[in-house]
Amino acid sequence: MTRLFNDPAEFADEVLDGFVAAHQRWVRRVRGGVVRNSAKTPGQVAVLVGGGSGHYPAFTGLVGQGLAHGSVPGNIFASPSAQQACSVAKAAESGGGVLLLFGNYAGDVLHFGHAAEILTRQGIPAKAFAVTDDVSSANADEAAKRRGVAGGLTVFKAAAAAAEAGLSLEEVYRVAERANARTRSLGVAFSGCTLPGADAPLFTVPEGKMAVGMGIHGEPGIQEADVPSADGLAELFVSTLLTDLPSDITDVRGQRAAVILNGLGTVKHEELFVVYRRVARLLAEAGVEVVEPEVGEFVTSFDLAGASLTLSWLDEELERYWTAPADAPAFRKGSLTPAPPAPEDLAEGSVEQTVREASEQSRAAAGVVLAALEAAREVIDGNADELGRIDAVAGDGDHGIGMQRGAVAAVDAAREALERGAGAGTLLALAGDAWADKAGGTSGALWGLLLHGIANTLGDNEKPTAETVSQGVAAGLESVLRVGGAKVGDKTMVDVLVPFAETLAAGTAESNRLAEAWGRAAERAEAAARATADLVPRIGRARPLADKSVGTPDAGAVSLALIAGVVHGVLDERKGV
Ligand SMILES: Nc1ncnc2c1ncn2[C@@H]1O[C@H](COP(=O)(O)OP(=O)(O)O)[C@@H](O)[C@H]1O
Ligand SMILES: O=C(COP(=O)(O)O)[C@@H](O)CO
Repeated sequence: MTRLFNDPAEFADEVLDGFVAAHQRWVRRVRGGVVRNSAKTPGQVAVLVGGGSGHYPAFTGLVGQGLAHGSVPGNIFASPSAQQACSVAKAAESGGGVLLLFGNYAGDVLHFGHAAEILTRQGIPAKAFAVTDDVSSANADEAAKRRGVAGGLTVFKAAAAAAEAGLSLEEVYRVAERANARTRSLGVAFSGCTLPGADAPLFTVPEGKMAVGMGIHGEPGIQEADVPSADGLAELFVSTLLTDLPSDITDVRGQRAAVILNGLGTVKHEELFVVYRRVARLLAEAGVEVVEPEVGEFVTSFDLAGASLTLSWLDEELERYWTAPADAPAFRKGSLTPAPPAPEDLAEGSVEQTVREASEQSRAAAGVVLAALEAAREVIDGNADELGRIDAVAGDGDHGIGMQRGAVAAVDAAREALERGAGAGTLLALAGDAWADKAGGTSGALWGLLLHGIANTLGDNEKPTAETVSQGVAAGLESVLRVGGAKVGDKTMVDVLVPFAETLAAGTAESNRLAEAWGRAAERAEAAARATADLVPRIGRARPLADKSVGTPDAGAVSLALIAGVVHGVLDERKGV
């Protein structure tokens, strides 16, 4: 149970406020996250780490000399946005480019990947890399599909030390890749975690049982077993990790490894030490030389009772980086000369949004678009709890909160744009940016793309017609398919967006009456959303919980259909505009 909170929706921001207040020697707050509070080294690659909040000390606790240059935290269990990552990157970078490091989760991959593209386009070379150390989340022959858990620390540490040593962006990326290729983790859970404000755990583990391989958001494990003794757990951890080796290691005897025994929430240090006692003996018996092991909390999940073991196989270069000094709030090693404090002002990403000149007709249409966004916000508000409940069946339960944050931000941005004389295209583009920025997560990125697709097609000159709106939806759909990679039948919002776009296109081809065509498309969307209940998820976080999810519709599909429905109401009312 997470007992101490104020407004659950503000929890992640308030965590950051308190964290920064307590750690000013190391970090300072910038828009979107935190950066080191020490002077920069010109030309050094800036290594940024990030992901959802709720996993302290990942990720903000790892910012400091010898470790990350900055961190980009999202909402609880939801990736941060590309805008956040760009802003933190601009504050942290010092001319050597930026490497963005995060765990392999859909929202993180979308947002950090997009951020790297934006930064590079803006003249700051940037690369994104997803850590994939969790052996239980996919087989070795599909290692790229594995999730990132506590092994992220050894990857972040190696890359950051390489940056500190003055290596180029390409070389730091290579080091991150190599560290990741040689890092493996296995986790277990004895009980689930309860998010701030929730009255029930996000997931449960039967009493007396242990979920082997369960992920840090309750992603299912590979099997359920009786809770073992401390020695029994050590034996399970070590035997599993010694049989899942990097391709260039055939015999572990004589190999050197960094070892992390991680507590996921409520397992205490004392219990961890008892487990580690046996881990150390087993590794010694196997002939593995352990290098500077860590036992403690490095990636957590609120009150999740569980632990994980990470082995990161070292070569000469990786060992040098693993043992290099570091000084971050939650990770200190060796001693280093403190860098002078940072100057008062740090460049951050500009928040200035340009409003292009627009025709009168487009400005009038912008008013309708704002009304549609307001209706979307209202319907999401009214259904946020239910969307969260649906998402928790097979996902991480944050869909309602994410959509709420996105829709509120979109309406605020749209209102401001309208006051500044924006046309329909610009208003929708700014709303899309705000949505993606404040919602984060997978759906935040996809809704940003969808609104941008429509915005680009509408532009700021012509009066939107049934045909251009339909073409805009098709363009948005195309972006969602290209970037998200989902297909019809995968049990995502795509299962609604495709029939919606098809019906809209057919209706607008028949006549130029947008409200009528939209109405038919919205009805089809509603039916398609309901039909996702029968589907087995084939992509994203819900995939591993396939069976559990059958009988419940997809949360992203339902929210899209709800919005399509209320937008029809607005279009019907404002037919003449
Ligand atoms: N690759 C994808 N393409 C399209 N939609 C997706 C994809 N992955 C997930 N989704 C949609 O996103 C919804 C979850 O959104 P959100 O709660 O923001 O995700 P998360 O917390 O997993 O980042 C899902 O219900 C699904 O409709
Ligand atoms: O939860 C995380 C992000 O989840 P997404 O599904 O990518 O939004 C991850 O950053 C770890 O918390």
